[in-house]
Amino acid sequence: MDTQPISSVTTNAPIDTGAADLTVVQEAARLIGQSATPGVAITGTLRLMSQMLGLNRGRVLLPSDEDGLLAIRYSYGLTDQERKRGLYSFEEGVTGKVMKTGQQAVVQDVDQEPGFLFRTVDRATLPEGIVSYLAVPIMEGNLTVGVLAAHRLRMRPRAINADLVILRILATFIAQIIKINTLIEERTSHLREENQELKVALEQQQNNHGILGESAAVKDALLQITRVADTPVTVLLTGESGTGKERFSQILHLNSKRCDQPFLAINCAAIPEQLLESELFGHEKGAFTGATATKPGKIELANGGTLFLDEIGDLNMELQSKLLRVLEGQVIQRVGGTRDVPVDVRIVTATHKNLQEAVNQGTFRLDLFYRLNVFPVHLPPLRERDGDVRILARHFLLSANREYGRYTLFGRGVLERMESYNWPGNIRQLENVIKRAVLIALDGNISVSDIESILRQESVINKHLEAGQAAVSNYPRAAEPAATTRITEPGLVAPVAASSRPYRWVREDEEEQLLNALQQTGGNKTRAAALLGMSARQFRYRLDKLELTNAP
Ligand SMILES: Nc1ncnc2c1ncn2[C@@H]1O[C@H](COP(=O)(O)OP(=O)(O)OP(=O)(O)O)[C@@H](O)[C@H]1O
Repeated sequence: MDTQPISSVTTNAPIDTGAADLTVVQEAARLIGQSATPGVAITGTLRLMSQMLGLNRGRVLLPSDEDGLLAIRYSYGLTDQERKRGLYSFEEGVTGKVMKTGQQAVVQDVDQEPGFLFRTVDRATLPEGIVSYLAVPIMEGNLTVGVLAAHRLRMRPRAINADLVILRILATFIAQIIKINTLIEERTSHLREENQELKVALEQQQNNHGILGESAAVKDALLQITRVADTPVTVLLTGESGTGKERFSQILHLNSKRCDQPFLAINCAAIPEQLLESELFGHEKGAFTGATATKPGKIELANGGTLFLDEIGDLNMELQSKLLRVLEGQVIQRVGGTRDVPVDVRIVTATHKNLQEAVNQGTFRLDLFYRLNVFPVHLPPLRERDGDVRILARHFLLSANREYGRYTLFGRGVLERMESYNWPGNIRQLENVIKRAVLIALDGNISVSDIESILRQESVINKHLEAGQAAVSNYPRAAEPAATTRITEPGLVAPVAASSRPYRWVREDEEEQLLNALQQTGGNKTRAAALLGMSARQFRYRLDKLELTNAP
């Protein structure tokens, strides 16, 4: 047996690269271009080899997924029995050696080759004359992924070298089909898996009032919320930023008798103290410069419904006593007014701070603390919700794809990487990371390195943020625009823009970040905002403050 490069194979006959070869190549190319399945294209090619070139009983052997043995996957002119018998370990027989070495094999006379096994086709089945066996590797780059082999009668006018040339060309075609098919199979199984997970998530979302998560911690919080939803009890939601406190307060509202009335949310930390009072309690005409008309506050606007007060720990002492009065007497007085206005509003509060500690430090009223802390519900951080990262990630990928008109998938290892991250910004951070990954992903595939690079940027931003917060007194407490309050029609809960928080003060050193984001998104402000985890409004507000409104 020869296992040598084609150039060193010796034959007597002159090389024949005639019309038949050309026809075979053209037809094989056409089959590959048109066939939807590799089976049709490859079997068609093997048939052409037999009918046009006399390369009979052609077969393509690939390692099987189950046992790794080289098995006949496609063939022409073999019986079912013969196909089944054609199993080789790497290195076994002529075919196994081609797989092992990546070198072609030319057996001039199968009867004279001691290593020829006759495993697939009995000698008795082969023609009586001298039969040769040719086998070439199917290569993907430097890797041998299979073997293409066939018998031929030795005494034919056509040169063995010519057959080898054509076999190698066809092996290249077959390698391409197999590669494309493997990619399609991978994608299809990925999609099937994703589809299944999304179905489960959808069912779960419907059962869980739109809250995604399978973890015991989330289910427990949900159970507590739904239990007290229809009672007048005061609920305090605690948990790190981005754990879903506002979302849970919406569920509380929707499961209460007040669900047909408005739900309003306000973030006490995002509004300057001097504005917060009138924001909450409203003002009378002429109460202060600019108060040209009487305006009801959020408490009045939420009448009959629910008011969600986020970051309640940031309320100053004066507003704390005013709030206590609302809770105890269900009356308010507008700024500049003297008249008590009766209100019927359920107040749900949330904090990421330890209120008990604030009480100990004398910054939070003990009586208000007791009034609010009647039914505390703790929302665990994402890193403590076993299995939820995967469910949430798939969900956010789907919505980001919809939002940006993309069709992006998670590549291998991405979900595992995200599961191992500790998500200091919790669900909001996860959502933002996925949005950014969808925007930067090449070939519709989010890779682990895409995620790594975003997480690296995140850690820089987190450090900046921490520095920014530590130095907060150095910056004017510029308020976010009134976007922080969401008013909805009675009975409806407005979708909370994922990026509507965290509330950050505008800092001069943000300029570069904003401009970078604009550059990355070709000037699209909505996408640039998403890249930085802000709402479009927050982004425009910052551009405005930093006088970058006309930035490209
Ligand atoms: N279990 C969940 N399933 C799906 N989406 C969720 C879930 N929990 C939170 N989210 C989404 O995550 C984002 C952050 O949630 P939310 O604003 O309720 O957090 P938060 O705890 O109030 O944050 P902060 O303390 O910073 O105000 C929102 O877009 C919300 O819709």
